[in-house]
Amino acid sequence: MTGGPVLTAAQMRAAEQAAFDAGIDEYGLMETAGAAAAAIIWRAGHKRDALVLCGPGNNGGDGYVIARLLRDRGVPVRVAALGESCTVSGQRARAAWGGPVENVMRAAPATQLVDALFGTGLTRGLDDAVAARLCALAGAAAISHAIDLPSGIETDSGAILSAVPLFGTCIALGAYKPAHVLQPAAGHMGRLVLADIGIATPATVHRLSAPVLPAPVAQAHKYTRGLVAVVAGDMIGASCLSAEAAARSGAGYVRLLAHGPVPRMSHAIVQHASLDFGRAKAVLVGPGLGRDHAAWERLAAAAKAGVPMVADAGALWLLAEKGWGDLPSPAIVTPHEGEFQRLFGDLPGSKIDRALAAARRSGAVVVYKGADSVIAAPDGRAAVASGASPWLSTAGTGDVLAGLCAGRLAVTGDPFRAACEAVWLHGEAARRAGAAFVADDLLESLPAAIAARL
Ligand SMILES: NC(=O)C1=CN([C@@H]2O[C@H](COP(=O)(O)OP(=O)(O)OC[C@H]3O[C@@H](n4cnc5c(N)ncnc54)[C@H](OP(=O)(O)O)[C@@H]3O)[C@@H](O)[C@H]2O)[C@@H](O)CC1
Ligand SMILES: [K+]
Repeated sequence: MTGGPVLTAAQMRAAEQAAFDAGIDEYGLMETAGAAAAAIIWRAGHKRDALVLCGPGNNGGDGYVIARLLRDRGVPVRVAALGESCTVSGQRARAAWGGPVENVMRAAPATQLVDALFGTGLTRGLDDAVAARLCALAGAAAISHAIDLPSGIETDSGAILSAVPLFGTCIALGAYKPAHVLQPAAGHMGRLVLADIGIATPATVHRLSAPVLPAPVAQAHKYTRGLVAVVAGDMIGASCLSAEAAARSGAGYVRLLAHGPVPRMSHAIVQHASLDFGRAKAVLVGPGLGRDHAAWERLAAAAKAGVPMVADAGALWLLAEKGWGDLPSPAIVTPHEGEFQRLFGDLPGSKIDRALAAARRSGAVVVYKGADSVIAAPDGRAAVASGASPWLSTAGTGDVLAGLCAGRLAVTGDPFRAACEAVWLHGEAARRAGAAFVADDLLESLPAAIAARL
């Protein structure tokens, strides 16, 4: 369910320091990191000529190691630097390279470009001329690799501090950093590869990976597989999308609590005019709910039922207006950027920090949606889903996600796991749906997305 670790710059430094304290040699770690990156570059480019750009810190040190190891494999390599190395390991790596070092501003392009100017030690944007030169050299190369991070990106927030080209591949060293999974930085890395550098990287934040979904047991019936109650409102289309998604999430039974009969809906979804939460393992409130007094009464009734809840859309608007008092535990809330701001205000830090603070404050699992969705739990765990299809930015996809969250919550009873599974299935359904789909099309893709993870 959760993939590679995501560490901030300070956490990565602490992990490195722990390795040094345990006896790992600092220069040896740079050699390991450089060798891991060189192997990835070699697989992509073989003997195509390469230009390695080296900065003044340890990211530059990695660059000198990479250049030397590619040269050892017979690659025609040139190195260009931004001045001298100012770390002990970087100086040692440069000495071991031993070849000529050109000036970055005057170096000619090559078929392969390796950016080892700055990594986690970047403290400000690159000078305009250097950033422009980096963009020109990357643009002229057929193959481009960023070592640890593209230079010009803020490690912990994913902010772009100076002009950054689109790199074919970014090689994350030892662990992902927030910038690898958060926008806008993540959009500058065509492919992201995690290189093992042989040190422990304990983390509570991970990149979201494909879940393993158990099939129903032989004795399963519709109630053991989980009943989802979907509280409908006046905008019935949104409620229906959610109910249909819940019905295709692996849950056993979906009950739509709607005022009147709803035409053109799966016959398997049972319609009730009253707010009947009996035997429900999860209740979804929000999609199509509206914001009026009647909507508030329906939300309050659902909260009072004491059933694990997913709150989305109209329910989030009402919670922002009237406070968190009525939210049952466990709960999942699924705000997009605007809803998040309205619910939690201007929180400091990266999107991961903000999601975690919101989860702590609300006591709910927060699915902070976007091109980089962050799923955060009150206990400090988080998973980041990057690389979602941009075609998901269309009406109704949030209703589908909310239905999936409720369905997986009914199946698993675990709100963090359910939210992670739902976000992954939603992204996978979009990938399978291709381009220019509508939210309804995601429903068609869901059974296959689930089947692929059994
Ligand atoms: N620790 C280890 O053993 C391992 C580390 N590893 C590698 O080390 C990387 C981190 O190395 P690092 O901490 O030396 O930082 P790095 O990104 O090279 O830059 C720092 C230098 O740049 C300077 N500077 C900053 N911004 C600037 C700007 N805009 N324009 C100009 N200068 C600027 C800053 O100086 P400042 O002026 O801020 O004092 C400082 O001199 C990490 O990403 C990974 O690749 C791996 O090999 C595994 C083993
Ligand atoms: K770099």
